[in-house]
Amino acid sequence: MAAATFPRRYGRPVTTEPPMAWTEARAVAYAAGRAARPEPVAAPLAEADGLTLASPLTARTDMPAFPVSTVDGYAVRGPGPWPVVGRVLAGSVPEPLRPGTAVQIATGAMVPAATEHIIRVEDADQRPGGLVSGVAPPARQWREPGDEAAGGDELLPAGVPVTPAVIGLAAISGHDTLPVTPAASAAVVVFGDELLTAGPPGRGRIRDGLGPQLPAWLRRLGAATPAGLAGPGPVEDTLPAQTAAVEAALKHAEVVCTVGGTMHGPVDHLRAALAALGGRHLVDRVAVRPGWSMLLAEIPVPGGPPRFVVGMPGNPQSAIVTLVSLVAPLLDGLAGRAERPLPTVRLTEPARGRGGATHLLPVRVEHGAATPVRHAGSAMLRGLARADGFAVIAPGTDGAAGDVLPWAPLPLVPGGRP
Ligand SMILES: Nc1nc2c(c(=O)[nH]1)N[C@H]1C(S)=C(S)[C@@H](COP(=O)(O)OP(=O)(O)OC[C@H]3O[C@@H](n4cnc5c(N)ncnc54)[C@H](O)[C@@H]3O)O[C@H]1N2
Ligand code: MOO
Repeated sequence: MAAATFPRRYGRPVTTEPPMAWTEARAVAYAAGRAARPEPVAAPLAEADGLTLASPLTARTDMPAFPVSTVDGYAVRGPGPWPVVGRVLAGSVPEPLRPGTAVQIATGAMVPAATEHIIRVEDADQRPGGLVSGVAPPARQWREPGDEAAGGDELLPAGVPVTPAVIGLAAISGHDTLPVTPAASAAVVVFGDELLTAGPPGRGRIRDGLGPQLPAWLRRLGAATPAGLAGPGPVEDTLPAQTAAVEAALKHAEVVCTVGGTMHGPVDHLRAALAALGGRHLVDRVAVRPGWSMLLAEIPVPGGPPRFVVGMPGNPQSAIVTLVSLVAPLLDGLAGRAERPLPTVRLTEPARGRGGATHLLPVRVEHGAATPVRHAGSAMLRGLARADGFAVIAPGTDGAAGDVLPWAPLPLVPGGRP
């Protein structure tokens, strides 16, 4: 579609409604992702880290599946002292214990049927070739089947992120694969003729600060960013070029994050590009500062769930506000993760609100205390590079020292739970 079809109106919002409230925009993004969630797959345990359980994890057997000694010692039956008639090592199936006898037993070995006590080796007295005597502690020295779970018990609900410990639990409860929602793949498309990809800025040109950072944030939020999806670098500021770039990215990625062009400057073509691709706006401007011109559109896919374009404003900090406002809940929904209430922090110093808009204030958080960072203008990244996330100052309010506020954490730990 030619650029001339949209003279001077390229970036106009598609709605005359006021911008959506920030909390509502987050909820809309989550619900949209949830509705488009892909079918679960069975992932080998080694490949499940970071994905989300698509159905509850249940125990395949009692846990433990058989009585297991928790100590090295002697299993005994009847009154002592006892002749030691054998040895049970981990991994074997012992005969039932005969009355008046003992067997040596190792930690992790299956306890013989009819065992009454296990005497720890350090509490036992065994003469070479002779009888063993000793006193067992009052508490049972072995784990009974079902101590941890009965066969069929739910160990974890659906929607839980798979961590290394979850992988271990799946293994010890008898699973070879985990039912997971596959990671959404995400791509970044950066617009802007002013953007350089190497060297120092100057002479009207600036460095692209988002192309290099967004894929890493997206991976920390659980998306896959396959090599090759990043594109060739900034896309030139024409409608045909931007439409083609978004269309190409949508072929491979369920979520395409565009950067720039969300406003109505002379070369802001994003909304026209989305119109050309049949996009439907779910969020078109949000009452949040910075970042209010952000948007979320779904692009229909015949015979399948829709794909998504998240329009991030070009100012770098506004783009990251969009990441925590729209992309994080969208990816949570697509992964089938539970909708997460925001944690809270205590503000250490006053901070101005932004009138009728929610203010996302970049803060450094230490021991639950949030201190606003300096150099936090929406075109800056210096403050954000030291921030842990954004304190949320509600519309119509200012933040006072001591206020307990929700905050939107940045997913700082590589591969960690955001
Ligand atoms: N008349 C008005 N103009 C602007 C307003 C407004 O309310 N009225 N709002 C300003 C705000 S706030 C933002 S945010 C931007 C959003 O504009 P766009 O999303 O259309 O973004 P661009 O115009 O393309 O770029 C804005 C700014 O960011 C720089 N930029 C863009 N991409 C990158 C990148 N990848 N890395 C680093 N910096 C980037 C770009 O050079 C511009 O300086 O609109 C304002 N204008
Ligand atoms: O809204 Mo702009 O996105 O404040 O920097």
